[in-house]
Amino acid sequence: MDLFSLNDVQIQGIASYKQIVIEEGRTTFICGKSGCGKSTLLKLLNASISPDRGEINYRGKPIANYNTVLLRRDVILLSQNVFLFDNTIRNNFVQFYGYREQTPPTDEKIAEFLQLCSISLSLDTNCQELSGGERQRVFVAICLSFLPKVLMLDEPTSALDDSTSEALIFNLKGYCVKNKITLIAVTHDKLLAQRYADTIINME
Ligand SMILES: Nc1ncnc2c1ncn2[C@@H]1O[C@H](COP(=O)(O)OP(=O)(O)OP(=O)(O)O)[C@@H](O)[C@H]1O
Repeated sequence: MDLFSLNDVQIQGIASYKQIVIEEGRTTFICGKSGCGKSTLLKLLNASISPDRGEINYRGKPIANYNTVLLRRDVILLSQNVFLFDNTIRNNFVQFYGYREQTPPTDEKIAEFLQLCSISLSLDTNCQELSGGERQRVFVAICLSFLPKVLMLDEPTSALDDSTSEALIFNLKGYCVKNKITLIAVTHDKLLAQRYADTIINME
């Protein structure tokens, strides 16, 4: 089933997309040179921005018809600059769950999500002390724990060395397949895309 479809979409002076289809339950990687509109495409898919022209459908209905707060719970976008509170890893989980009025996972569960994202730090570590790549992966762990329908990652491996990149994408893909999460990732790493994508959208 088509999860997203775009037809003749244009954002004045920024980017245009003739026809793009993203299928449900698959891993789609978006590649293309700098400035071609990859990050903008992700923002369109969770309605962070709206097009000036054209049609974007989510599950066969215009995305503009969805309640954006609910849509963004289904379709999580992780941009390159993630936001974490100046607090411990555990308390970041607690705060994000608090916003959703949900009970946070147990320490054991949090540790599992961190492990999945190649983070082997104590839950008491303050997020201010983390590197850029670690912060991004802690945020991925929080987002994954919410079990979204769609997880969109903007250059998830740009701050990581090759083996950590490989481990992260391997684990993420496995988790998403198992939990029927549609994974969409923007990357400049063509090898990683070839290895893990079910579909590659090349915007060159
Ligand atoms: N808010 C904005 N206002 C004006 N122009 C913008 C805005 N956001 C992005 N652009 C421009 O739109 C184009 C597409 O940007 P986008 O960030 O989607 O590209 P990208 O393919 O993700 O690039 P990169 O690979 O460098 O991250 C670029 O030319 C960028 O300079």
